[in-house]
Amino acid sequence: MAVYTQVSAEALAAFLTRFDAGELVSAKGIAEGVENSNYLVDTTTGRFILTLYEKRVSADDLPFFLAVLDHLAARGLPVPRALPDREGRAIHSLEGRPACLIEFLPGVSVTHPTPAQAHAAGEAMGRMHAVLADFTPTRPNSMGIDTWQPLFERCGRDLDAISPGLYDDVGFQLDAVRSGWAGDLLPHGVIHADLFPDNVLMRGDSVTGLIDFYFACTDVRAFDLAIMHTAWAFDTTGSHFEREVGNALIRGYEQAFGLTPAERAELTKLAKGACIRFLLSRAWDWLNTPADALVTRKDPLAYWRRLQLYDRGDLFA
Ligand SMILES: Nc1ncnc2c1ncn2[C@@H]1O[C@H](COP(=O)(O)OP(=O)(O)OP(=O)(O)O)[C@@H](O)[C@H]1O
Ligand SMILES: N[C@@H](CCO)C(=O)O
Repeated sequence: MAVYTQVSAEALAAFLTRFDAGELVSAKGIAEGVENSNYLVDTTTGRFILTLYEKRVSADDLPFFLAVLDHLAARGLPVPRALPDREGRAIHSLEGRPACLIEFLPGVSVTHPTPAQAHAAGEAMGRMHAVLADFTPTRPNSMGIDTWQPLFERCGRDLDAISPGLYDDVGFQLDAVRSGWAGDLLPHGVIHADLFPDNVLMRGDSVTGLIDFYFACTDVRAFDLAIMHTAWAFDTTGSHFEREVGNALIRGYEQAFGLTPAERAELTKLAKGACIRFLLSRAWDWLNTPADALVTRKDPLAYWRRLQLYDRGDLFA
């Protein structure tokens, strides 16, 4: 359960008095997620998400993330905005953490996406990229390719405690991905960078919400789609590839935004990079999450298995 920071009922009730958002009725910690602390908050006037930003989100980056959300929401994308308080401030401090009160969006995130759901989600990413084309602020990718080697070294030989031989195996793949990276030659833009099924809310086959923009950054646009492919087109253990789901996702994206031949040609390498990125962040968390943290760690090896599948065959055919 991702609640790193406990918020007392008294502190939350006092926090809500800054907003025109009614009075506190109930609040409970949200089980999903690994990055931030999230609470579902019901008030006398509605339902909200309270997010307290933890380890990987810097308070300095919050204005960028909130600007991305405002830009998308103003153009009709189903993303949650942060509520301004009566003085117009959306970024606050609560229990010593940066905090925002966020609009609640309906829908549920799917665990086993169907091709139709993947198509709709790919389409939503395509619309998002189209709408972000004229968004001018930029932010470097704090989990981008230049960070993978240092993170790999910080994990070091402890990787072998996760699985014997993992350090050498990942090191080999990391060298190959870095030397073959054609990122500079591909179109860049603002990307979500973490659009996993748990960050897409759906009702049936329709997308009702895109959430969790706290890795949004400027990077290779097709890398966003490759990340999505790694997250949507496999079972959760990463052992089984769902080709129809993967193809539907790409088709949805192409219909909404399009892929250049150069982007298409690089998708496998981009996906292998995405596997390294999530393998390493999960491995770091696996090795460093305090025993008393209320969070379910995610399995790094599920991304090692995906990487091997991308290595062995063309999963974009
Ligand atoms: N605006 C929202 N409307 C409805 N539900 C939301 C909203 N924001 C978050 N949630 C719920 O809270 C859960 C956790 O949120 P979120 O994915 O942002 O957390 P996180 O810790 O940043 O997760 P991740 O591990 O994906 O980085 C979501 O899966 C969703 O169920
Ligand atoms: N979506 C990521 C968590 C955020 O970095 C994962 O599943 O590893």
